[in-house]
Amino acid sequence: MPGKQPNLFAFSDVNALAPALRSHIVTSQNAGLLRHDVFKVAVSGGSLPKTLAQALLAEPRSEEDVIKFDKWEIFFADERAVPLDHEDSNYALIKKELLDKIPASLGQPKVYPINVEYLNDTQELADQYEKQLVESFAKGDSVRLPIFDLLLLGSGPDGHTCSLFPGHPLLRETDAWVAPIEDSPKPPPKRITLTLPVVTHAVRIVFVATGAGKKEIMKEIFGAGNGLPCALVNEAAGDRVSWFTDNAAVEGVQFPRRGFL
Ligand SMILES: O=C(O)[C@H](O)[C@@H](O)[C@H](O)[C@H](O)COP(=O)(O)O
Repeated sequence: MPGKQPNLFAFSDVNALAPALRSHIVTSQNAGLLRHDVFKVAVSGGSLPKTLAQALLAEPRSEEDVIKFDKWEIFFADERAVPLDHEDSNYALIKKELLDKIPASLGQPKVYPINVEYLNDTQELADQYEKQLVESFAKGDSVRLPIFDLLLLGSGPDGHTCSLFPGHPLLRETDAWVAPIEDSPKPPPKRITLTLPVVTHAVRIVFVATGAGKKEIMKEIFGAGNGLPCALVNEAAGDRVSWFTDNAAVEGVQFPRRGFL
């Protein structure tokens, strides 16, 4: 369906990608601030936090380009069931790569880590995280799904995103906002993740995928799709999805709608 296809922006390398990613995030931030005076984002782990830091910690080019971190609320698109200072923790990763490097003058985001009291019970860990989302997004009203202003995601070489893995029954979850997974094929096995309906309900969704290691799966995601989690997001969210890649990751990929920045 033309016009409903995801956008794909390909760059020579991460250095060229970062400023464009920043512009996209700033546009989303400014729209979020206009809408509700806050910017609600969810982030993944992997290589994303490092790229985000490169994009967001650069000097603003204009007043509209300022990152208003004090208005940001950062949630985790997925998180591993480990302590917050563990080497596998996505919180620890974003803290080290980005949060600790934000100059005091820019203010600090409000960050929503998992509650480590529940590490031994992943269902409870997910339920408690969902409770935090309900408090933040629903504010006493009944809402079917939270609407993030922006999701910042990666794609695994198997086509997974968040902790939604190919062929996993979790892809069929329709009720929960946050779900546990105990058998993640990528270690560590115990995690929590936003569910597919929450991901596809966001105002905007960004994937950052770089390196030749993503080439084959990108062909599949933008080709047959094959029910891969990233393809399901593309299909459900259409042009609300934007892919930021380097050329190596999209070599040979046939994409319907290529954006130019
Ligand atoms: O917890 C995780 O496993 C990550 O959040 C995961 O979803 C990541 O985003 C992808 O695996 C892409 O990773 P890279 O960016 O490192 O390729």
